[in-house]
Amino acid sequence: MPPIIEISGLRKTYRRSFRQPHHALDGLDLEVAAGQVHGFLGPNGSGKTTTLRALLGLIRVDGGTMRVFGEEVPHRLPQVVSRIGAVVESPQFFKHFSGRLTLQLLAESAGLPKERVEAVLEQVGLREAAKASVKGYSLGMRQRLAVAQALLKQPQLLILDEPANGLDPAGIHHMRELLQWLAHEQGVTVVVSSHLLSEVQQLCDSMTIVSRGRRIVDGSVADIIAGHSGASLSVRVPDAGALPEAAEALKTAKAGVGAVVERDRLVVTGAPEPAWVTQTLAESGIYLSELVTQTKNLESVFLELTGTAPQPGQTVQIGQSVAVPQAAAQSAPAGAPIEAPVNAAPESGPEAEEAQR
Ligand SMILES: Nc1ncnc2c1ncn2[C@@H]1O[C@H](COP(=O)(O)OP(=O)(O)OP(=O)(O)O)[C@@H](O)[C@H]1O
Repeated sequence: MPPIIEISGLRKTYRRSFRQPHHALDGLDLEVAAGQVHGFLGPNGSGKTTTLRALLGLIRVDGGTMRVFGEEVPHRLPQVVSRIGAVVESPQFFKHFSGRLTLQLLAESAGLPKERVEAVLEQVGLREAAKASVKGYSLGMRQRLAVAQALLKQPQLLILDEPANGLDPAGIHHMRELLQWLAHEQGVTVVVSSHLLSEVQQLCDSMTIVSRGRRIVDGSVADIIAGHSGASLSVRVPDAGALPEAAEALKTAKAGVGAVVERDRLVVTGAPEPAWVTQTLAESGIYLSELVTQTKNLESVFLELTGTAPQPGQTVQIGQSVAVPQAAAQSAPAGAPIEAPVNAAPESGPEAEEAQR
């Protein structure tokens, strides 16, 4: 089955008065397979919203191709728009209307049956609050209402920019269950951009990580994390004074093994397996008191891949990445571009205006 979303080489440059043009999308590629929850991740200013807005025909791009359901967009958007539900802008509502009335009016104008309103109110958990006017809604309730609007027409593709925005932990849990149910039970393809990495790890089947307007890596969430785990080992010995000797023993025993003393422990990378460490140290007369495999989570993989991990004495600016470690570049899937801009200048600003062409 062809991908539901196919984006190739997407470019968008914002031209700003008295400033350098800003390449928000610099040849971005994105593919989303059917019936999955796909996470779209990247540091602030990396081009996620710009991509989603371009896909929905809200802004024009300077180059590249986009297809949704096999149709080229924005040119063929009218042919597919009825199959797409999206929340990418801050949702605006008539604040004196109730949640139910808001949805009823929308359903009526789209020729949808009244029952859909009650169904989506139930799905997003707003049934109890449906009578209240929107002006009394919290940020999380407005977010639920926006998702309800997007679900009204029973879309086959649901695109949500930061769906967890404003939701409390119970709301996040509920939204996760809803999105997974839509994808896995109803066959809806769900794309979510998010900053909540632990949430993406729990919610998504696959993901694309972008940085500075380009794709860095994509694939299943499990594969991406596993592919970058590079299992480091934390080793402790009864006498911390023996750690330098232990580090030396490991490094000389095998090329490519790294061993760094960190206070009262040794961090070992590149070892073939934990048993090799135990055996090599024992052969040098050093016996372990602790050996722990340190697995990575999505957050550490994200920080590594986007080059946004905190560096001592340095603050990473919006839109700025630092050098991506060589190890990260090597472990990315073939074909995935790794960009490693060193000391790149900050390149974004909230005051920037879009060039209308
Ligand atoms: N209308 C605009 N005019 C000029 N520059 C813009 C405009 N919209 C976005 N940009 C710039 O384009 C870059 C990408 O912005 P975008 O909103 O797509 O990033 P994002 O990945 O969604 O960020 P965030 O995670 O903070 O929402 C940023 O540097 C931003 O400042």
